[in-house]
Amino acid sequence: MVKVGIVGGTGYTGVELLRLLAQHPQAEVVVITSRSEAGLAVADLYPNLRGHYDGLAFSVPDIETLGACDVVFFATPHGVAHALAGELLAAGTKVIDLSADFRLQDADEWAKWYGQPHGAPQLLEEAVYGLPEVNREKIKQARLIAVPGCYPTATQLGFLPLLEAGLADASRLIADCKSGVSGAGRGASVGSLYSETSESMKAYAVKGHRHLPEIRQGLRRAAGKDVGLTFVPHLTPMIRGIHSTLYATVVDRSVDLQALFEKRYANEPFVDVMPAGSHPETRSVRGANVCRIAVHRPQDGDLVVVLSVIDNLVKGASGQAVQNMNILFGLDERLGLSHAGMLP
Ligand SMILES: NC(=O)C1=CN([C@@H]2O[C@H](COP(=O)(O)OP(=O)(O)OC[C@H]3O[C@@H](n4cnc5c(N)ncnc54)[C@H](OP(=O)(O)O)[C@@H]3O)[C@@H](O)[C@H]2O)C=CC1
Ligand SMILES: CC(=O)N[C@@H](CCC(=O)OP(=O)(O)O)C(=O)O
Repeated sequence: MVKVGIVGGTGYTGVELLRLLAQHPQAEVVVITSRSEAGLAVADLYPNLRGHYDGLAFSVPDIETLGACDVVFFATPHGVAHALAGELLAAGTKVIDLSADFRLQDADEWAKWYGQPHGAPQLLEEAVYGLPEVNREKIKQARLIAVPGCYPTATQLGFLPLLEAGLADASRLIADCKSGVSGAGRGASVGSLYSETSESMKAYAVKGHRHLPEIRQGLRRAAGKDVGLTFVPHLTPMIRGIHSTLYATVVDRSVDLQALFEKRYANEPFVDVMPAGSHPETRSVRGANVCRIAVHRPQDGDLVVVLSVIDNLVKGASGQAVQNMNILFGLDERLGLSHAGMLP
C-alpha cells in the first residue's frame, strides 16, 4: 500500500484526488491538510466522500507527518510546494505537485509569468514534467514530479504527433481553447459567480497566459526547435472540461494523419484517437482520465484541425497526478483510473 499525503485538500483538485484515490486498491490517504478546516472530518465537508474516508480529518500541514508518507501531492496555489518540497524529499518522501511550481525549467521565466521569485530553483534540474505520454521513463526514476496544467495537457497531446513527425509548420501554431469554470479553482471570486459565467462566453488573457510558456516549452521539445504559438483561452458556461481546437499548416499533404495519430497513441491507455471525422465532446471525458482526440483536414487543404478534449480536473490535474503516482511506484498505470466519462 502506498501511503499518501495531500497538502491542500479543500480545493477542487484536492477533493478530486480523494474521489479517485477512494477507488485505488494500492493507495491509502493517511494525511490531508487544510489550515482553514483543520479538525473537520473530510466527509463533513464533502458528503460525496461519506463512507469512503471514515476517521480521516483535515490537519494543518506538518513536515513530520507528511514526511512519514511515501508520496505527498500538492494541490495548492503556486509557491507552496517551493517552500515544502525540499524538506519532504530530504525525508525520503516523493512529491507530486499539481501546481505550476516546477513545470518551467527556467526559474527566471517562472518568476516573470508568476510574478514572484522562484522559491526552489535548486530543485528544478531534477523535477520531471509529468506528461506520461512523453516522459514515462523519466517519471519511473523521479522523486519530484510537476503535473502539467490543464490547457497544456490538452494542447500538447493534440499537437505532439504533428510536431514529432516534423509535419507541421512549427512557426505558426494556433491553440483556441475553452475551459469550464472549475479551472479557476474553488476560491470565491466575482469572475466565477454563476451570474457572471452562465449564458455567456469570453476569451481572456489573450495578451499572454501563464500556460503559454509551459505549452511552448513542451512543443519546442517535440519539434526540436523554437515554435510560434498563439494561445487563446476562453471561459465557457460548463463546470468541467477543456476543449482545445488546434490549427497547424501541414508541410506534406500526402501523409495519412489519422494513421499518424493512431500509431503515436496506440499504446497509450489514456489517449483515445477517435475515428476520422469525429467531434469529441467534453462530456464524454467528464470524470474520466482520458484525452479524446480527433484530427481533421477540412476540404483536403493544408490546414490541419485537431480537436482535443479532457476533464480539467482529471486528465488535466488529479487523474494525471494519480497516473504519475502509479508509474512512480511501479503499479499498473490504470489503477484507480478506470472511470468512463459521464453522459449526459
Ligand atoms: N482547477 C483546475 O482545473 C486545475 C488546477 N490546477 C492547480 O492545482 C492547484 C490547486 O488548485 P485548486 O484545487 O483549484 O485549489 P484551490 O486554489 O481552490 O485550493 C487550494 C488548497 O490549498 C490550500 N492552501 C492554500 N494556501 C496554502 C498554504 N500556504 N499552505 C498550505 N496549503 C495551502 C487550501 O487550504 P487552506 O487554505 O485551508 O490550507 C486549499 O485546500 C493550483 O496550483 C492550481 O493552479 C492544475 C490544473 C487544473
Ligand atoms: C478557467 C480558468 O481560470 N483556468 C485557469 C487555468 C487552470 C489552472 O489552474 O492552471 P494552473 O494549474 O497552471 O494554475 C486560468 O486560466 O488561470
